[in-house]
Amino acid sequence: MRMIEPTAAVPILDARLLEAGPEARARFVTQLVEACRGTGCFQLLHPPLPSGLSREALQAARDFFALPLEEKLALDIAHSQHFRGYSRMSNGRDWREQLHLGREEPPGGLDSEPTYLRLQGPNPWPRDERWRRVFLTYLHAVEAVGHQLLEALAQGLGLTGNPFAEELAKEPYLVMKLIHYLPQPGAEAPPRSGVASHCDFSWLTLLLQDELGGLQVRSSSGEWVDVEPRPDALVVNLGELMQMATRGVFQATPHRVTNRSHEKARTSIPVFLCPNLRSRVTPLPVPHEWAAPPCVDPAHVHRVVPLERMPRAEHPLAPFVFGEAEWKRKGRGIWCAECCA
Ligand SMILES: O=C(O)CCC(=O)C(=O)O
Ligand SMILES: [Fe+2]
Repeated sequence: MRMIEPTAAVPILDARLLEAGPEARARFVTQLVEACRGTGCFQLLHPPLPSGLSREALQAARDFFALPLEEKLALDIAHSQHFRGYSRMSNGRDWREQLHLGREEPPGGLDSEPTYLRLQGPNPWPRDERWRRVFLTYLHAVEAVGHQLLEALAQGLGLTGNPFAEELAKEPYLVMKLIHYLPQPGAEAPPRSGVASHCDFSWLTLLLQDELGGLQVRSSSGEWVDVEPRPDALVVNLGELMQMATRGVFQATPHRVTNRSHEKARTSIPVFLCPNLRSRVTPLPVPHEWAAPPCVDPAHVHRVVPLERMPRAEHPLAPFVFGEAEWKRKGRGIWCAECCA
C-alpha cells in the first residue's frame, strides 16, 4: 500500500497568517481550500485562544472523569431533556465516557415551539463552579475561531458576501464533548476501538487532543493516516453539513480513534460547529467548475452509520431544517437508542 506523508494528508496551517495582512491572509485561504479539497482535515497551529486555556480545559476534563462514578452518574444524560450530560458507551464501536455540553440556554422546545428546539437548554454541571467557567470560556473561544475559519472558507470558495456569517449571526448550534478513552485492558487482546469510523454532522469540528494520539483520518485515496498530537494546535475536520453546503466540493472527513496506550487514558474535546437550529440547509453557489457529486441525503445521516452504507453520490439534496435533521439523528429524543441498546 502506498505510504502517504502525514503532512500531505493532514496539512498544518498557521492561524497567525489570518491577521498578518492581506497577502498572508490570501496564502492562508489558499492553503485552507487545498486542505478542504483533500482529506478535509488540518491542524490549525496557534489558534487565537487565550493563553493556557487549552491546557486548562484538558486538565479540567481529566479531573471531571476522575470524579467518583456516583458524581458523574448524577449528571447522566438520560436525566436531561436537552441531550446534555454524562454517558458511558461500551460496545464494538464506542468505548468511552463522555460529557455532552452546549451553549448555556433556557430550556427550548416548550409550548408552541418546534420540538427540535429541545436541543437547546441548560447544561448539568458538577458542584465545583470551576468546570462551568472553564468549559463555557473554552467553548466560546473555540466558536470564535470557527467563525474566522468559515469566513476564510467563504472567501476561498469565491462566494459573494459571507453566507456563513449570515447564518452565524443567528447563533450557531454548538455541541462540545469531553471524551475519556480508557487504556487498553490486556496486552494480548486486540485493541478496542474508542470510536469507530464515522463522519461528523457539523460544518466544522474543532478538536483538542492530548499528547497520546490515536486519532486517524481517512485520506481521499483511502489510507488511514495518524493525526499526530501537537501542543497548541486544534485539529479541524469537515462534517457532512459542509459537504452538503458545498455540493460535495468539500467532503466530510471519515475518522476514528483507538487509544493504543495500555497505561494512560486519552482525553479529547471536540467542538461541533453547526448552523442555527431553525436554519434551512441549502447548497451554496460554489464555483461551477468545482461541480462535484451531489451530497448525502440527510434522511440517512447518523453519526455511527458505517461509511460503506452512506449514500454519497446519488442523492440530490432537498433543503431541510437543520434542527429537524439533528433531532431525528439523535433518535427523536431517545438518547443514543442505537448505540446504547
Ligand atoms: O476523540 C477524538 O479525537 C475524536 C472524537 C470524535 O470523532 C467524535 O466524538 O465525533
Ligand atoms: Fe467525530
